[in-house]
Amino acid sequence: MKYSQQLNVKVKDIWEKIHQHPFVVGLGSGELPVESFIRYMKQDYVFLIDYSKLFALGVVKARDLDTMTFFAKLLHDTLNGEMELHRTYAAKLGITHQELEETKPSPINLAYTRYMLNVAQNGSLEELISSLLPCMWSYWEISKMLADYYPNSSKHPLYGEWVKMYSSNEFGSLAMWLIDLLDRLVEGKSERELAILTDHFLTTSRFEYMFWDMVYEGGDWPV
Ligand SMILES: Cc1ncc(C[n+]2csc(CCO)c2C)c(N)n1
Repeated sequence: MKYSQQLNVKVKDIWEKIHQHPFVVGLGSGELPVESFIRYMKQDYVFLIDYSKLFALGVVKARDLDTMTFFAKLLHDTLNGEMELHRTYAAKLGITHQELEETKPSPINLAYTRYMLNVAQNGSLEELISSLLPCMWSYWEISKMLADYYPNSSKHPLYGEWVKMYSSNEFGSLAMWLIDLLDRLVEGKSERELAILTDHFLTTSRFEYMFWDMVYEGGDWPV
């Protein structure tokens, strides 16, 4: 079994919980309260500012031009594609660019991005990929689940654009490229080395769940 398939088996329960989370279900059914969506947009925008830097570190750690080019494309697409979706939503929801950029990350948001940035700065290229992959792969799985269970979700007047963006083939192929790269990079690695990568993958999958929960419930600093 490929390493990525082993990861997929190990993470099943966590991702299943994400698919059942009321925020994700609400995006599909269209019944998500708009206050939760506004909180998500703001928190996710500052999340993406830090997440983009992981791609920049991917360029630094890459060992060949193809991988460098791929990470550079991801960096460009996130800053100009995915974050543009957030800027467009912000305009629709009456949030200024300044308010969006100056959002204070919640404790979960900060813990999640700091975990990945620490791995990216101090670990290997394989560690960087295994820690950032759940973010991309889990969104792709969510979009497939929404297409299956909520076929009208892409037509919703507010949440439809979100569903359309993440279910695009472009996003799917970016996730697949990374999965494939990780499978190539782990060839010949020892069980001990693989266990470290698996641990990063499971940790950031848990952070993905906690991020959904935080934007649904609030999850701000207690004091
Ligand atoms: C908390 C959180 N997790 C995952 C994503 C999704 N995502 C982030 S970067 C990227 C790929 C290239 O832009 C994708 C699919 C998000 N937006 N916010």
